[in-house]
Amino acid sequence: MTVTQSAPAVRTQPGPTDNQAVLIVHGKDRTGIVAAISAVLGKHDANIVSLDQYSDNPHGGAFFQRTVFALDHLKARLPQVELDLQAKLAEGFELEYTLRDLSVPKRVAIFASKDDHCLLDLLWRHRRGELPINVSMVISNHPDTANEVRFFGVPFFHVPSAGPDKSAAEAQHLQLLRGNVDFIVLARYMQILSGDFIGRVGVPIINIHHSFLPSFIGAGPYAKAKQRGVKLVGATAHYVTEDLDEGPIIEQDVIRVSHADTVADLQRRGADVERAVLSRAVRWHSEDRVIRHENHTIVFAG
Ligand SMILES: Nc1nc2c(c(=O)[nH]1)N[C@@H](CN(C=O)c1ccc(C(=O)N[C@@H](CCC(=O)O)C(=O)O)cc1)CN2
Repeated sequence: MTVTQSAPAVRTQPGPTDNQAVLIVHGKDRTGIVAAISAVLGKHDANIVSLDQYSDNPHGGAFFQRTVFALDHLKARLPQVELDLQAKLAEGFELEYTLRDLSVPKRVAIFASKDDHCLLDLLWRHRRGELPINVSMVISNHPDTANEVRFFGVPFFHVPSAGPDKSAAEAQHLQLLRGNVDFIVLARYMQILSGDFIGRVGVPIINIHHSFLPSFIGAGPYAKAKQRGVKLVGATAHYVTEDLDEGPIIEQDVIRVSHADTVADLQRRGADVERAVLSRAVRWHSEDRVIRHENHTIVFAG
């Protein structure tokens, strides 16, 4: 049972998701789950506005459901909805859930390095209202984008890479984060995170890898692609695990290239794909559309 509550957003006008909540349920499949969830919501006169459900085996396996519902006076009534949901799920179900007020955006910290196209794209889309997030800070091991980031009104922190000994730099990151974020985005951040950091930070980390994984894991994928003579290059957004570029994939895309493209051409053309793939992954994660299961994801894309 987890209830994720982000920092309250400052809002002046009712938004499209005011008085709406998202309920994610997943676990051991059996008959009666959809009915049980619907019964709890119906008891509270909550109106289901969207419902996505998937079972990975018709004969019994894993169950996944995303439900968005509208409920007047949501903030005051959500705690009782949750208590009734807990009681219902205790009746012979083996399920986990998260329940979140959609009017409270998730807080995100963005890590960046020298290549800033993904970082600036996220900040630009956020300013246009395309991403339901609250950007708490940007941390970069390069100082170059400080002015641009501050132009977007986002705190910027420069934490230089400390070479082979990453522990000091990672300790600085943890100090800056201080548990004030709901997830982290690596926007072409070019430092390998230690398993200790990943464990201690305790929130999901999304990375954009500049290749169509599992091809070309690690550094320099465009040079590797050119060397291999590929006809497609791509990008992959995935959750970060200790195993480099091996985490559960959230979103991918590709673009056609030719023999005449130089590595610089591949980097330039691939950057468009990176930006699109990362922004979709960040939006879907922010809207609780992605459920991690073993080493893959169920994505109820919207
Ligand atoms: N634990 C993880 N850390 C990171 C992941 C991950 O999946 N698990 N993804 C990378 C991003 N990345 C490719 O997308 C990547 C970044 C950095 C390197 C690398 O070899 N870095 C060197 C230093 C390079 C430099 O200083 O320019 C290193 O860290 O020793 C490979 C792949 C982000 N982190």
